[in-house]
Amino acid sequence: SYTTTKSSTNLPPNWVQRTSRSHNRDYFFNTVTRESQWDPPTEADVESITAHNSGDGAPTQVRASHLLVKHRDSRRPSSWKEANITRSREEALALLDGYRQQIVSASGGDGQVEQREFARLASQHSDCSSAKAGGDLGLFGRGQMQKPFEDAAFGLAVGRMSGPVVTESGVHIILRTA
Ligand SMILES: O=C(O)CN(Cc1ccccc1)C(=O)c1nc(-c2ccccc2)[nH]c1C(=O)O
Repeated sequence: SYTTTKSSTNLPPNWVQRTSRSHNRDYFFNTVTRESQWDPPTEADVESITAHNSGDGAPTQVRASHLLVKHRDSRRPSSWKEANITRSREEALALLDGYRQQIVSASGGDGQVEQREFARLASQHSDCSSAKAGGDLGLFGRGQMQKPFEDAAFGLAVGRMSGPVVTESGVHIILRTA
C-alpha cells in the first residue's frame, strides 16, 4: 500500500512520488502508464517519449507490443488459447505480474526492456490475436485503441514497459517499441 506524498523534485507529467509501506521507502509511479520505479524519472526518460513527435512534444503515432490476459469479465472472454475464459480479474493480474517479472529480470538494469523475452511470452500467453506476432500491434495513432491503452502507450518512453493496464478486453502490459 502507499500514501501519495508531495515531493520537492519537480517530476515529469503523470509521475508522482509514493511511499511503499512494504519496503518503507519512496518510489515513483506514473499514474497513466502504471510504471513504478525506485529512481526518479530522468529527463532522458521524458525526452524519448517525445521521439517521433510532431514538434510539439506529442508523438502522432507510436508502435507497441502488448500481452493481454483476459478474464471472465472481459468483454469477449474467449481467445485463440481458450474458448471459454473463466479466471477472475485478480487471477489475470497475478499472471500478468508474473510475466512482467520474467521480462524485467531478462532485461538489463537500465530500464530498457528485453524485447525478445516480451515477444516470447506474448506469443505463448497473450489472449490477443496479436500473440501470433509476438504481441506487435504495429504503428497506431490516437483514437484507434481503447483510451486507457492509448494513454499508456503514448505515455511510455520508447523501450519502456507499462504496469498492468485495464481495458474492457482484459488486463495488459504494453511495451512501446517505436
Ligand atoms: O473486446 C472485445 O469485444 C473483443 N476484443 C476486441 C478486439 C478483437 C479482435 C481484435 C482487436 C480487438 C478483444 O477481446 C480484444 N481486444 C484486443 C486488444 C485490446 C487493446 C489493444 C489491442 C488489442 N485484442 C482482442 C482479441 O480478442 O484479440
